[in-house]
Amino acid sequence: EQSVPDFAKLTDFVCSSSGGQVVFATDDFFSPCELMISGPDPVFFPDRFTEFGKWMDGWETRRKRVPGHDWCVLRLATKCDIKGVLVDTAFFTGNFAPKYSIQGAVLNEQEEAQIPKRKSEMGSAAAASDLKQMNDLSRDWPEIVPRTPLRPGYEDTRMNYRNVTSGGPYTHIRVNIYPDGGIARLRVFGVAQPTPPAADTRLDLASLLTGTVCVDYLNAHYGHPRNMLSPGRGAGMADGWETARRPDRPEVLLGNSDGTIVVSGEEWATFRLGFRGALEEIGVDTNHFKGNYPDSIKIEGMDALGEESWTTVLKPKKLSAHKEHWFPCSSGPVTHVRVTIAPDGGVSRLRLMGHAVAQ
Ligand SMILES: NC(=O)NC(NC(N)=O)C(=O)[O-]
Repeated sequence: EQSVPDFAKLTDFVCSSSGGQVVFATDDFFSPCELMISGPDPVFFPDRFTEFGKWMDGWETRRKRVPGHDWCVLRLATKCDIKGVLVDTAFFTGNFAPKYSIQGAVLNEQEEAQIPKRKSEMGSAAAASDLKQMNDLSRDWPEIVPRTPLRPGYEDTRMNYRNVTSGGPYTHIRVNIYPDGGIARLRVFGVAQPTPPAADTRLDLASLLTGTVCVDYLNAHYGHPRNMLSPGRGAGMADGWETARRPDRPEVLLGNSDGTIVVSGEEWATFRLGFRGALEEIGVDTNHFKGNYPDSIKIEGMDALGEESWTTVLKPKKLSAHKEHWFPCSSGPVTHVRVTIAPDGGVSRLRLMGHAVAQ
């Protein structure tokens, strides 16, 4: 089995939970291309069939009986440098795509507008013209992964990692499979290259789209803290930061006179912001965390260009189950943020609304 490379810790910009999208696919016969960029790890149900064939958790085209090969065009969540990819063929054992390659592109608004807005329906005249249009547009995009063999989706061979050295920045990719077959998941790991915002623009400084990344954490047993940086609301409990229950928690919880608990223990995660900024309002969403929301949260900030010490941005605030909370705050410029929850639990999304501050 291949060991997990360092680039796999970077943000996955093709994932639909990051905002990645399928623009076009030559064929979706057995299973839609959208599943290839879905967040959760792939699963297999031996007895599940559809009217088209075996239900598979990934993108799977039909066995080709016409000339050519299958390919798709994907829009990345934001313009980014691509550092590496993972092609996971999980459970595609007799039907995995034998080889793949990837091309990259930067499309401006005009070029983006030329992209057919729906996926092709094989056989129709409109689909044939979409296919030709897409092929003309994307055929000569620079290759970032050359034609590369894939291994079948058994436990010890499914994870096909590949380093990318000339990876952009790009806004779109074209994934070619030779000649046909299935891929369970594609992950495109990279570093955001967002356009710097104007000084008066209010933006979410915690968003992965503005280049924010999780740099460290104490516990991520059920969900990684980076999930809190995704756009929109969380799809479910798996799409958030969730720690394990603290094993050292007291056997009997002690209560305050107002009925709240005496908290002991905490968990933390630190983030490097894509833009240095001043924070004005903090959003903490415990969406889906009902029996496992944290008792409270506090947030500290640090300016790597200034004092380089943690200062309080948000004093400890009580949280509730399955709820979007908004807290006003006022901070000086910060480049890093530390989120501490007590004693443990899950947070779906973090929003740090504010303004970028020039270096
Ligand atoms: N058993 C299969 O998976 N067969 C076929 N694929 C699906 N999804 O049915 C195939 O051979 O390409």
